[in-house]
Amino acid sequence: MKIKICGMREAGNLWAVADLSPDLLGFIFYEKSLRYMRETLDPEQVRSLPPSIAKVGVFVDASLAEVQATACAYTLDYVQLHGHESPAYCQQAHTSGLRIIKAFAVGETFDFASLADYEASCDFFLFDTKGALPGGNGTAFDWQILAGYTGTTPFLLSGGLGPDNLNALLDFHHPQLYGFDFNSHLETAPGLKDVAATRTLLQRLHQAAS
Ligand SMILES: O=C(O)c1ccccc1N[C@@H]1O[C@H](COP(=O)(O)O)[C@@H](O)[C@H]1O
Repeated sequence: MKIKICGMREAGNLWAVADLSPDLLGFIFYEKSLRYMRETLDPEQVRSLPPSIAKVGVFVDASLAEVQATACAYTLDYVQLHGHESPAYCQQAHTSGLRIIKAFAVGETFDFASLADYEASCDFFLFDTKGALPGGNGTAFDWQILAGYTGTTPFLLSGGLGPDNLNALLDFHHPQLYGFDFNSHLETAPGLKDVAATRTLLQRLHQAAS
């Protein structure tokens, strides 16, 4: 099971979390987010992460030109598109060489058939909780809804994941589950991860997988 820690914002905190060897680290390039990091981390700091950790840039309805320029400057391995990006937008991004994680806000009435048009262009889907904000709402959704997902694109489970629901998380299974995405529930403040809690969580996930 892959583990993504998202919303890194401060250099010291970034190195401390990177030392724990998560599979993916996420950076929020959405200006309205409290985790927006362009002013606190420069491209060189992000570029110098070990190659074993995939760097993910999170965007919300940004222009393709902005996503491309940012992916290049920060050498992002994936772009996480967390807004209302269309299948055509994802196709264009894919054709330009970007690797895509397309996020979807899941509520009770989510239409899984709408994902078919994204399958060809996206490397992964990410299922997040539908909420007031585009992401980082800190609330979990009913994961049983995902029984309705019968597509072939692997997905990251997201939305309010953390130490409090870790046991339930370890009991969740789906043939396309690729990994878990942790964000606000590992923080001492927006954009600042609790390193001890993150270490414990990673240890428990690794133990469960062994
Ligand atoms: O974290 C943010 O501020 C954010 C802003 C805009 C888009 C996405 C954002 N974060 C993503 O939201 C999910 C769920 O986070 P949480 O666990 O509910 O706090 C996660 O995938 C983050 O990448």
